[in-house]
Amino acid sequence: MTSHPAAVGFIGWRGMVGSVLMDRLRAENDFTGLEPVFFSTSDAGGAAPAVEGLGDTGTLQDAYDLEALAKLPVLVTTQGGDYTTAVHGKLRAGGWDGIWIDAASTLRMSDDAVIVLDPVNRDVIDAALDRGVKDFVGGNCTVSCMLMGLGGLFRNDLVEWATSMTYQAASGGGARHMREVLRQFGDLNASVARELADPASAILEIDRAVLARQRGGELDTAQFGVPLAGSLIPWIDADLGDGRSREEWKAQAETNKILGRSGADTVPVDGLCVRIAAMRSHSQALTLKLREEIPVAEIERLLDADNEWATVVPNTKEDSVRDLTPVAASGSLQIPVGRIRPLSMGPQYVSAFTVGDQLLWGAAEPVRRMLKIALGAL
Ligand SMILES: NC(=O)C1=CN([C@@H]2O[C@H](COP(=O)(O)OP(=O)(O)OC[C@H]3O[C@@H](n4cnc5c(N)ncnc54)[C@H](OP(=O)(O)O)[C@@H]3O)[C@@H](O)[C@H]2O)C=CC1
Ligand SMILES: N[C@@H](CC(=O)OP(=O)(O)O)C(=O)O
Repeated sequence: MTSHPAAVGFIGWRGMVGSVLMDRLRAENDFTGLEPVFFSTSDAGGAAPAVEGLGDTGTLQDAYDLEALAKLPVLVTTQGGDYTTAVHGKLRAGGWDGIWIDAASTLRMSDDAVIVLDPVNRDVIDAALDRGVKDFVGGNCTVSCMLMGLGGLFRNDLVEWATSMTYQAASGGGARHMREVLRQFGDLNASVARELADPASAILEIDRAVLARQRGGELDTAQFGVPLAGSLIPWIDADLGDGRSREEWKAQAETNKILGRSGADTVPVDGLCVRIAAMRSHSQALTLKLREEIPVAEIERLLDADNEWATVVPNTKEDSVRDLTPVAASGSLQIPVGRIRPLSMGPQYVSAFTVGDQLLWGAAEPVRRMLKIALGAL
């Protein structure tokens, strides 16, 4: 493996996360100097995507063809956990020692893998590359967005513990989940369209009709299992059987792995993860116990200064409702963080609220940046 490989295999490039990754690679001119090889699990032999400036990108290769994959020094996959499970182990067992960069959770907690979020843990990534680590995995979307916003406190070892109560967007489930929630809104709206058009109609009648529709079993709930439009779902990912959801378990496990902390150095991070009917930005309300009392102005300075994307929103009603919402954050790499104030529990307790586009910093961007790091270009 050379330090500047040019040939890179892309698997999962046409999915939702993969499409965001492709957009970012194009926007940052990252294909320049690369020889991308595109794979597909469903359309081998089909046309590879066009990349401006690269000419013919050839045909799609079979994403399960281990020989074709093993010819490449770097593979980037946003295909999903099942694909990683099916292919990664066989490739390694066959002697492939290239760099594997992945968005799926499958390998995240493996001792042989590093969770990548370079504005937060570039030191961990560089040390791993130096000791020959080859598997680099993007973190859970909620964890990555939280650490991008609050890196100034976590990286300066100022957090004794944190609770994070999340408000996670439909996109975390995937493209079909986003469509489903919009169909549900449309269906509910249509079910009371006549009454809504009449300003004199009784709102409680409308409410009753909407609830009847939500409970009636006719809404499309194939993806989420229950109505999300006009409701919420207080459980995300698998039931671990101890009262926690897997999404909640990731908060502490991944945060500490990203920060390179373990054992007695572990920072407790826990809370409840909740799905709401936002489109693609995850939000979370945090309670932090700091190791010492820190004035709010200093907290804000630390957060703003930590990385170029964390953006402190002043704790006023006007600023919060305008700048600290999924609508404000979606499509942007900025991570607004606000509602920072001391809590009545004591001088070391503060609140914060942060929002992030979970398809950007939550999925595609750490993977894109890891590719550049692996190529020696960042
Ligand atoms: N969604 C999220 O918020 C996050 C997802 N991830 C990880 O990324 C993985 C991929 O997620 P996501 O991008 O949402 O998954 P998608 O379902 O959008 O895409 C995954 C694959 O499905 C295949 N596919 C089948 N039909 C279509 C279609 N109509 N349009 C596009 N692709 C299609 C494609 O493979 P092919 O071209 O080979 O047919 C594609 O690469 C997840 O499994 C997860 O591991 C990580 C962080 C966040
Ligand atoms: N579980 C996240 C999305 C996701 O893909 O997470 P992970 O990469 O940790 O599996 C959500 O539903 O919002």
